[in-house]
Amino acid sequence: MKPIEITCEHVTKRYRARKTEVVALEDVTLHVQPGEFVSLLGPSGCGKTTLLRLIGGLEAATRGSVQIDGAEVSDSHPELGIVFQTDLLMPWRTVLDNVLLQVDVRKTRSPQTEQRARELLAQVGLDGFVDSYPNELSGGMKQRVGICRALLHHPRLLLMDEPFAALDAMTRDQISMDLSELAASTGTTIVFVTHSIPEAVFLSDRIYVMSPRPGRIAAEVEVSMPQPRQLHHRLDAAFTAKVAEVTEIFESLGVLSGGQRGTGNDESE
Ligand SMILES: Nc1ncnc2c1ncn2[C@@H]1O[C@H](COP(=O)(O)OP(=O)(O)OP(=O)(O)O)[C@@H](O)[C@H]1O
Repeated sequence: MKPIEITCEHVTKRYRARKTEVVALEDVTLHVQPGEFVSLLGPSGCGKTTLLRLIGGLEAATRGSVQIDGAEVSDSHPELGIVFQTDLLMPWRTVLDNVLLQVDVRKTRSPQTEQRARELLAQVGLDGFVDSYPNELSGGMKQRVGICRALLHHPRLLLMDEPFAALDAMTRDQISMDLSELAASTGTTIVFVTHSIPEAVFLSDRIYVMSPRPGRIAAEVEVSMPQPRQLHHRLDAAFTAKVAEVTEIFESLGVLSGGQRGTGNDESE
């Protein structure tokens, strides 16, 4: 199945909250190629989640155009997978049954869908946990289950909103590698929201750097290291140079200053 292509042209989003108006996004133009892994990177409140929601058809732009495969987005796309910051697993369902949640809702469970769920779980190292319940899993394992659930239907587009924010650094490293492998093997278009410079550089083919509110695209940075990425890539000069390049962009925007230069390995960035 062909991955999805995304085009946003001159997108502005305003919210009206208690008589005041918040301009969350202003004149955002971007393009995501089919099968690309693109990160939206920026400080808190710059409109990353808003942009993701517009692309997913969960909200409408105030002005401008959001297109998927050349057609204006008007509703939530059926071939869309979404992964949020916190896993939304059902505690009373096993790992396998959580991955198969949508299938059960649609009453379309079959040996094929079960097989697909088991294969995805095996790909992220959870083959020994298919019959476990969420309370028996670590945070990272739960997040992996959420990713498998989002990928079950071979989505042509995967939207991820800071999916690893609640995880410890080591789990985050491992799950980032898992995601990089899954992305390379499925070829799905992925739009990934993060405020971590090293995470964006590690995972992405391209990064859209966003400025503080109102959110605008401040820069577009290509990351041409081969996919899938392995942890040792973080020791490469190319990785460190890219982290420095993006850090400098944030410094020039006044987002980072004095002594906060990215090392490429600091999760607090
Ligand atoms: N439903 C809403 N009503 C009013 N204002 C909103 C709404 N949703 C978002 N905003 C405002 O729009 C701006 C952008 O919010 P958004 O959540 O997109 O930022 P973000 O970059 O994802 O932030 P974070 O990294 O903290 O999650 C913020 O100022 C926020 O307060």
